[in-house]
Amino acid sequence: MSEPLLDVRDLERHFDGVKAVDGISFSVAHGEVVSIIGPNGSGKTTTLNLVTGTFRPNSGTIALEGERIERADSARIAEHGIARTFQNGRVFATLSVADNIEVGLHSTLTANRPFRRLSNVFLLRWIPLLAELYIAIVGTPASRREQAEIAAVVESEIDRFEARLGPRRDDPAYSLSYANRRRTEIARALALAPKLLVLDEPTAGMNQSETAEVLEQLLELKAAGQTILLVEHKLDLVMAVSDRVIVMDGGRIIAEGRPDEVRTNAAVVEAYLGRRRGLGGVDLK
Ligand SMILES: Nc1ncnc2c1ncn2[C@@H]1O[C@H](COP(=O)(O)OP(=O)(O)OP(=O)(O)O)[C@@H](O)[C@H]1O
Repeated sequence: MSEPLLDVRDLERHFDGVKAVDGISFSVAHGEVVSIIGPNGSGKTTTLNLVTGTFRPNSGTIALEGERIERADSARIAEHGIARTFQNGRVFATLSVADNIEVGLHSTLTANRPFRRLSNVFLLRWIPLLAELYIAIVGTPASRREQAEIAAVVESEIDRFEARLGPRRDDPAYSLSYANRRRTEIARALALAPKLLVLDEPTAGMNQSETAEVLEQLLELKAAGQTILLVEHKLDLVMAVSDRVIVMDGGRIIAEGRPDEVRTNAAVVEAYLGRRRGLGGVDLK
């Protein structure tokens, strides 16, 4: 069997005695769409935060294409090829749509940010700062080329959401509808051409037609071979887009399988319906 893109083993994270993630293991294959579902507080977002380096695990391992990343910070993990969106949507309110998308790409700059590794060395931080200032004012052929490439990526991401983001490309994010802010955030993540796209409730706060639009976009990404790890409460969407569904409860994985297998799993029905919590009345059947 070929190596999975993402491999998580025995992952644990506690918060003041609360076992948010309690020894979970799972993997995501190249090109697979895997969703994590579960009642509120079951550890889904914490799992995403561990995979993307927002939190460090207490124990366990996370490997991306065989390389261990559980101790890496989020910037380094993004460089490794994992891009994410956040549960409550995070955009820079005063930046335009285009600039919000571009911001994510700055981590990939090389010609515009020479010596950037020195930024981490306290006494030598001034070297990359001066170099970047010089390039910003004077420019070099390589930096101009890189800037043009970045502009092209930004435009292609705006094109992806053409009808929605096209007319708003220069508007500040604070003036956007909630759904457009979420789209901007997804575009920013996709601009990085990530190996793994991590989406935390991309349709939260969206109405039915906006949710259907997101589903269409996810299906398009899936058809294009994008690997996705998704946390989502809307089960219709989860069932329609996922190759595999992981069900968490109390920090543990209680079921895992194809959507049709999970739907009828007794432990899952109990977690969602038996205790009458979690999914706002969404019926599993
Ligand atoms: N930073 C934190 N500090 C303290 N406790 C936390 C923190 N993050 C998560 N927890 C706790 O860990 C548990 C799991 O939370 P998590 O947000 O991962 O659940 P979830 O399944 O994503 O829930 P929801 O569906 O409501 O988003 C909860 O009890 C939560 O209160």
